[in-house]
Amino acid sequence: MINKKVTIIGAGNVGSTLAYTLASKAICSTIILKDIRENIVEAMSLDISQSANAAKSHTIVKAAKTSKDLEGSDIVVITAGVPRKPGMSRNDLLLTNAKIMESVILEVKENSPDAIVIVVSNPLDAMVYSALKSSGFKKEKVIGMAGVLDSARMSHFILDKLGYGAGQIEALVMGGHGDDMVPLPNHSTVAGICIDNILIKKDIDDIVTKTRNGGLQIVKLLETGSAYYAPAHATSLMVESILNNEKKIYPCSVLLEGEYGYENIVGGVPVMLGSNGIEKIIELDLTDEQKVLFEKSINSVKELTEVLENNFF
Ligand SMILES: NC(=O)c1ccc[n+]([C@@H]2O[C@H](COP(=O)([O-])OP(=O)(O)OC[C@H]3O[C@@H](n4cnc5c(N)ncnc54)[C@H](O)[C@@H]3O)[C@@H](O)[C@H]2O)c1
Ligand SMILES: O=C(O)C[C@H](O)C(=O)O
Repeated sequence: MINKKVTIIGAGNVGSTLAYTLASKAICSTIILKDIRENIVEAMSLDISQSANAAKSHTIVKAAKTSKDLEGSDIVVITAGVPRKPGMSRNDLLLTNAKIMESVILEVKENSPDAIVIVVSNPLDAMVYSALKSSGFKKEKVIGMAGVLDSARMSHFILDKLGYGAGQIEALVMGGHGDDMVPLPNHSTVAGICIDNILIKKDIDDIVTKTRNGGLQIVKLLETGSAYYAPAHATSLMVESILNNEKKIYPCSVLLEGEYGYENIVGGVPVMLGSNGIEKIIELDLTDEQKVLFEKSINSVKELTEVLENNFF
């Protein structure tokens, strides 16, 4: 995309992989990478720019020298924050990452107040809430990435179970990006065929459990941090839909104001992403059982946002 600028704050595993993905596919004209680790961000920017040149992509990649370099960003992706390690839950990152989020989002507000913000840092839904409250930005402009990742994981586990259907699987996960996220088998298909028709209940239950534990599985194996290839790719799809005004539907973490019966709470639901950010929130008919699971997941997010209210706002 010509004349489109994406700034990524936090040039760690997810941020740098996202920059590499966007630059390789020439999704925008400029990428600014910002991090408190100055040498690392300089090295990442050089390496990714050189990779873009190898790919004959027109995307220019630069390290931010000052906050002024954020000016004029169409999208700011926030990947700054600490990842969890084995033995930790995402929620254990709450206060550490909320402090980082507060300083970063105020920097965005001061230097690029018209940008659409995509939040990636964990615990995701609480960080979206924190970004919204600290910035005062409109809810349409602050969007959390998790549902696209969780749905991709569910697709992976469906494929793993079936052994066929690669590239034809669509899965859907809603709710908070926590241990009680809500995978929706009745909205998950292979070539349009609902998985209820081709898998037995025991196998579907297993897919649901593995999807919920998908992040943890990788944390345990990596030992040093968390997943980044799938998170970065998932984020790049959201960036693409916004910059190209594609109006694609993706499950994203957004502030609910009446939708699904919830007020002033953040949760993952299907939304339409276009040049205005969140252009529509889609309200699915959930089964009674799914409504209960969604409520449980939303209540877990609420516990975290109450802690934030008591400590920050
Ligand atoms: N939403 C999701 O689905 C999802 C998926 C993967 C990771 N995450 C989360 O994303 C975050 C980043 O993960 P990662 O694997 O890239 O971690 P990482 O440690 O590799 O990178 C984080 C980067 O943030 C930087 N940073 C810290 N404070 C900063 C600040 N004030 N300004 C600028 N940069 C700052 C660090 O220097 C580091 O380079 C974590 O919180 C992780 O839990 C979320
Ligand atoms: O699991 C994590 O801590 C990182 C991320 O939320 C993920 O799901 O991969």
